[in-house]
Amino acid sequence: MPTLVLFGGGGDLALRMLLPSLYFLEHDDLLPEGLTVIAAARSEDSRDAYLASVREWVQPRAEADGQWSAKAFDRLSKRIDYLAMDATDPDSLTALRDRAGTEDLTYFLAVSPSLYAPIVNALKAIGMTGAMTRIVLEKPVGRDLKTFREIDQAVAAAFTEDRVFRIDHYLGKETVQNLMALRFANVIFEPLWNNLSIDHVQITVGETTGVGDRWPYYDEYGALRDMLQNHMLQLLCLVAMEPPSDMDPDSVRNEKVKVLRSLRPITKAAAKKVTVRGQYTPGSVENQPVKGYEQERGQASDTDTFVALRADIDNWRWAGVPFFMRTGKRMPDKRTEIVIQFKPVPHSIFDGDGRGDIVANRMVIALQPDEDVSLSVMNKAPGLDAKMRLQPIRMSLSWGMEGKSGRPPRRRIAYERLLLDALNGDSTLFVRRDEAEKAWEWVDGVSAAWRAAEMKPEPMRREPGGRRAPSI
Ligand SMILES: NC(=O)C1=CN([C@@H]2O[C@H](COP(=O)(O)OP(=O)(O)OC[C@H]3O[C@@H](n4cnc5c(N)ncnc54)[C@H](OP(=O)(O)O)[C@@H]3O)[C@@H](O)[C@H]2O)C=CC1
Ligand SMILES: O=C1O[C@H](COP(=O)(O)O)[C@@H](O)[C@H](O)[C@H]1O
Repeated sequence: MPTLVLFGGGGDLALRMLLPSLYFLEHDDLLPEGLTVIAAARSEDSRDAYLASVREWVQPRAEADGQWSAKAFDRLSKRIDYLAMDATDPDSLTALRDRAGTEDLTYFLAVSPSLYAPIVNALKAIGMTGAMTRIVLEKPVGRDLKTFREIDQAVAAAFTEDRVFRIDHYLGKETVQNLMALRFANVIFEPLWNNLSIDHVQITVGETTGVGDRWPYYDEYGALRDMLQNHMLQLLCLVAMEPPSDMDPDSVRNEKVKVLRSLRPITKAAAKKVTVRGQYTPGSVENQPVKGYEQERGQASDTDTFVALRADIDNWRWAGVPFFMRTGKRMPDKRTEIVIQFKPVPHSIFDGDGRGDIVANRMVIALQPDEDVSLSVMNKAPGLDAKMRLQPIRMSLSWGMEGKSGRPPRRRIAYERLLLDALNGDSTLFVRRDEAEKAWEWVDGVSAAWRAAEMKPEPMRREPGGRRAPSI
């Protein structure tokens, strides 16, 4: 019978994301038959105490979605066990081996990346990494290429690559997968999807929250390593990749890695021109004062909480098309979107009296706060004017996303899809070793360029009328 072992089962990621995801899958009868979940952490909790804290996290979230069912929670509870252990210590891990055996095991490492290698080594030492086991690694794997390789070496000594699932939860988001459907299941976009028709691409992930208690982790990473190395480069790959020959995991990942290989390195000479680093300062959110990053951190810090840069993909399809990427904490709006800005028409037949202004087409793939894909096109404004008047209209391409009730289906947590895929051994939506390496290599280059150009994060202040965001 399959077993999912959640190392770090009592942590923030597990309680906030993974257990609610398992609950929703249970609610919808989607969990594999006979699945057992073993949560492992150091705290000496009893199973009952652990289940009580799981319920505290799951119930409000399920109620908010109108999906709470005590029966479904009861079914999930029956699958769950809790084991207190130091997972880096082989002796402590033997209790897990006694409980779960050595086969049909999926390990999910929801712990600090510094524990990945020690836990893998301990599992290997007690014979728990055989051919019937898999491992799921949360991002970030490492802090740079060197530390990625150190962790990877330990992982590769215990698990073959087909049994390693590197999570990037953005790949589990419905709209991100829809991007592939849009590009490759329609004939109308692909002929335009290149530097002849596209002016530029913008990828934005703006968060209103600050770093808060996560600063011990964040201070080592910053926005560049926390968001851009993984989520944003994955989005860039899905926008820019060539059509894969099929949906086989390696076909898709081969195409993504080609994009990463084509990214132009950012040099010291280019750094000030094509990148911006920022850090939020004290301000207010909804009229409540909030701390700046340094006040949360308790001392001065050179960590970027905002990064914007222009990436260039040096290949035939994208030569000359800038990909503008920006992400930040404590931004005025929570907004995650990809904008495909098309070029203007080559010649306007409507000009003459200023009423025929043509706005270039734009596709907006919105991920948050709402999921939507829309295309702006020009059409004629209705009326009998002597001269034709034009107006831009926004066409939603998400009409088919409504469920049978006519309302959009519940927005699933990205981890629901990814947990199911990992349990079923489907790695299409996970990051392969060479992808992660190439992403780290490029991001290490950005970081080295910043150091060489002595670029520190600019303080970012919210001023009347909005944030003074540094621009490229
Ligand atoms: N939180 C988030 O939103 C996100 C987190 N991540 C990544 O997920 C991972 C986990 O993050 P997060 O949940 O925030 O971390 P937390 O610090 O909240 O939780 C860590 C968990 O690991 C357990 N743990 C620590 N040491 C050991 C050990 N030696 N043996 C067994 N268990 C141990 C802790 O148990 P105990 O408390 O009992 O010591 C705790 O349950 C990290 O890699 C992080 O980067 C990625 C994306 C988002
Ligand atoms: O991985 C991470 O992602 C979250 C943002 O995720 P989203 O799904 O809410 O967009 C980010 O807040 C966090 O810093 C980062 O580690």
